[in-house]
Amino acid sequence: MDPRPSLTSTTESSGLPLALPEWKRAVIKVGSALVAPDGKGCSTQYLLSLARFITESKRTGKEVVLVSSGAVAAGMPLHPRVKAGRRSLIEKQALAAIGQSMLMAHWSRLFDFPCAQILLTHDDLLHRKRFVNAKNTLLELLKIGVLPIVNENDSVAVEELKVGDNDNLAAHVAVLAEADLLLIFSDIDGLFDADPRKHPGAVLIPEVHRIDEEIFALAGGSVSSVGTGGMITKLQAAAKASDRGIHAAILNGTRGESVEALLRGHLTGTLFHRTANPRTAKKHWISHALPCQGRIWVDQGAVRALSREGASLLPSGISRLEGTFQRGDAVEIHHEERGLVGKGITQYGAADLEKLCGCKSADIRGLLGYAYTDVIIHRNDLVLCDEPPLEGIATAPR
Ligand SMILES: Nc1ncnc2c1ncn2[C@@H]1O[C@H](COP(=O)(O)OP(=O)(O)O)[C@@H](O)[C@H]1O
Ligand SMILES: N[C@@H](CCC(=O)OP(=O)(O)O)C(=O)O
Repeated sequence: MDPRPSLTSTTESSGLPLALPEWKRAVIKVGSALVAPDGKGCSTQYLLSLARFITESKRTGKEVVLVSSGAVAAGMPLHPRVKAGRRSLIEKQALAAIGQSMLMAHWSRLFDFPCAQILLTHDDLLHRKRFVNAKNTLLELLKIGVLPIVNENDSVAVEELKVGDNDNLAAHVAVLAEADLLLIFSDIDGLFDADPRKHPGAVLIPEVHRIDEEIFALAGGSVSSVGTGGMITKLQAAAKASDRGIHAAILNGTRGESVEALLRGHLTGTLFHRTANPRTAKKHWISHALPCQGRIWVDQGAVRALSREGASLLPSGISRLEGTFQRGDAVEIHHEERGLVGKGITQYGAADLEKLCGCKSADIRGLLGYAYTDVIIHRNDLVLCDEPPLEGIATAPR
């Protein structure tokens, strides 16, 4: 068990801001209360300093994905009948449809680089094929310096298809984008030992090492007319992220000075330390959590390239396959004599791959009529059997 206490209260801390962990790629979540402090429309009041933080971070070579709430609030002034707090699901969906384009236009005005809209539902995160497509799009946008702005696709997602709140959505996006930091900006200074809006004496908790029941017991819901989930969903998001090797923090986006301080590496808010190394967390997920949907047999040259040169798996090294796997599924990699070599996430489904066995990457487009990537399994999506600490991947039942 982790010997550290799960939390450090301000009384135990020095009162100085914490050091923001080193990061290269962050998901920044901005709550509705920051977009629409008056409960409706889009305001620049708090977004200007957040936009400056994003711009400066990008200027110094960091990558940012923005998850922005506020579509429902943005649509409010344009819906003739709807009042805050008394909205049916259909009305909310209509508001989101009206507000989403306004939200995008609003953010875009604050940047001099292009922004791109990505709307996701729970289904997109659940189905491997769509997960991989969303991931590839995000990574491509980051590569070309565009700011992806993500929201839930509220106008098409009914309750059972929804993630439901953008805190959890942001954590999913952080995993999807392989971010190393998740910053959740709200209208509150961080996690307190009770909801400060109801308990004025509540104390801020600057650091959390383990998100356990004791921590969850501190969180209440949202009292705002536009927020969803309150502190509970923020803790769920932080727990998801820290489990996957991503540091998370809850900060007050209404305090320009706190946002500014981030650029100097100072964090005022609550920091949730990651509980796993990101590489190990991902490899663990591939080896143990993802069900294996098929097998790929590779030749000796491919085994050498994978294990000695740290290469990705190319189609030229594949001799045959088994199973009806889809793009984004996990498959085992076998060698006729050596047996199981590893496990990874395939960029091509079995139907495509049948046509690609033994071919050169340059021929993929000609053979299929399209090409997702040049590699079949990317190095980052691959775990080898003899790779510590994950020796001995369980093989799938035949
Ligand atoms: N223990 C707690 N510490 C801090 N805030 C809390 C706590 N419990 C509940 N809250 C509430 O959570 C709110 C933030 O959540 P929410 O209204 O959903 O914001 P957002 O729109 O940024 O997601 C705070 O304004 C606060 O009232
Ligand atoms: N997708 C919704 C926001 C849902 C949500 O989680 O809101 P919030 O608690 O303010 O982050 C919208 O754009 O209005």
